[in-house]
Amino acid sequence: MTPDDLKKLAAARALELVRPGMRLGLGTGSTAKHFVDMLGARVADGLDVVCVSTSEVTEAQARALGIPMSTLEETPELDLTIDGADEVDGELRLIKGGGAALLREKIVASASARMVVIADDSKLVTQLGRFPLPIEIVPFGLEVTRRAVMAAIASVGSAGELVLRRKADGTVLVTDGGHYILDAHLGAIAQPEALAAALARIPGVVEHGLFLGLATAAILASATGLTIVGTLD
Ligand SMILES: O=C[C@H](O)[C@H](O)[C@H](O)COP(=O)(O)O
Repeated sequence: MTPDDLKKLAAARALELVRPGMRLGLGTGSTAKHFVDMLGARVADGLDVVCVSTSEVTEAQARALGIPMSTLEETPELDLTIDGADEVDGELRLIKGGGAALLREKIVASASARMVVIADDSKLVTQLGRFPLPIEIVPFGLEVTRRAVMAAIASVGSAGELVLRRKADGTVLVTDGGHYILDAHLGAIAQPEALAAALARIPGVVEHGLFLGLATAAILASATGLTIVGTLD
């Protein structure tokens, strides 16, 4: 089974959670893309749902599939969000933002009664931080913010390099919200809650990729089957 097959398995299990009339949050990334494809097929067969997307890419995909789309202004309370993750630990703490969508993903997740993560089981970790932590910042005052982020990281006993995210062509990546991303290569995050709190105090930080207390379950696919962390219903 390829990693892509595993992503599809997790997405298919998540699709079973969808009921007619639900208000759904649609995640971003290669795993969420499979879920949106599968949802599109169900909508084509007559399933009635309304969805809010977490990125321009997902919005375009969903619209092309004919999925009824809404906004958080029209639909500020969602029943269920299905999204991928870069890392998941046993307490359902996540790192997200590898696809630069962390800000909208966190807003949509916070508006959802349930957030279910779908991933292949390589994303399950005992300690967060091997995946570089994305930190979304405003472009103004970049150097001031960079130094403050370094100090915040040191204040919780972590250390590592901060890298301004660039696109393949070398230009600085700009998020859907018009911001930059600093990727913090920490190796391990011993105190996710303390780091999240320290980052949130920095004026130039818009959001960070630590999702704490948001996911209600994770569906993790491996060649031997599905592992469920948390509660699906
Ligand atoms: O910003 C992107 C998101 O947080 C993605 O959900 C995350 O990077 C996982 O993506 P993938 O399913 O492609 O591994």
